Amino acid sequence: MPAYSALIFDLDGTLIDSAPDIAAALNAGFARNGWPELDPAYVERFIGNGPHRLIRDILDDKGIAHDEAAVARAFDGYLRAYLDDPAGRTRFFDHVREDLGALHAAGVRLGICTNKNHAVTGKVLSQLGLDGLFEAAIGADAVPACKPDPGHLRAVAAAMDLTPGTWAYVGDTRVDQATAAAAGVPFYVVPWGGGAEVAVPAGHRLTRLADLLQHGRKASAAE
Ligand SMILES: O=C(O)COP(=O)(O)O
Ligand SMILES: [Mg+2]
Repeated sequence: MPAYSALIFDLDGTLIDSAPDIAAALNAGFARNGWPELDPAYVERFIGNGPHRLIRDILDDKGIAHDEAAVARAFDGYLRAYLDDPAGRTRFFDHVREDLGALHAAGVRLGICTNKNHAVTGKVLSQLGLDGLFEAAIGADAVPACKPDPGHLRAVAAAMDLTPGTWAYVGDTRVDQATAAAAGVPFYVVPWGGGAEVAVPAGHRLTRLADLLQHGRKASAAE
């Protein structure tokens, strides 16, 4: 029997390497204002707080002067480009696809809590052939307050009708960790993406997602 009966996952940086598509969409939005083209490796460092923060954080980091109309124009260009080509350059991290299948086959119920735009999330999952694997997938703009607000994670758990104590959250950033802590839920970090920079208790750093078949109530009871 798997240790958790359900798992909720972060999406970008946890299940998929989407930085090239996020950067391409962002560049389409930035081009509308004549702002400079960005490298995916640079953009990757700012992913995890949703697209609105992504745009503002990069403008601040680069010291690009802007007004609200220009930010709105960039966001609109980003969203249109991303909805047009949601996953052309996106890849699963190693073993993720097979391990999600193994968790599902073992009867673990799966959900997604992501700061990605909600409509983009649906299109990405569908293009990657993940329709039907996740019972719920809720993006940042589909809740009153997104991660790190614990209400975002609780909304996914509520949509899946999960019982407290039977599930955990898996992510790649401190935002994910803070969200789980605020919700009072065990947190596991992936070893790829930004995961290496997140400090977690012993046993909570995964080597691959299939580890979660063994992790669980014993590890969380020891916290
Ligand atoms: O910030 C984003 O756009 C998405 O981030 P997440 O899937 O890691 O929550
Ligand atoms: Mg992430």
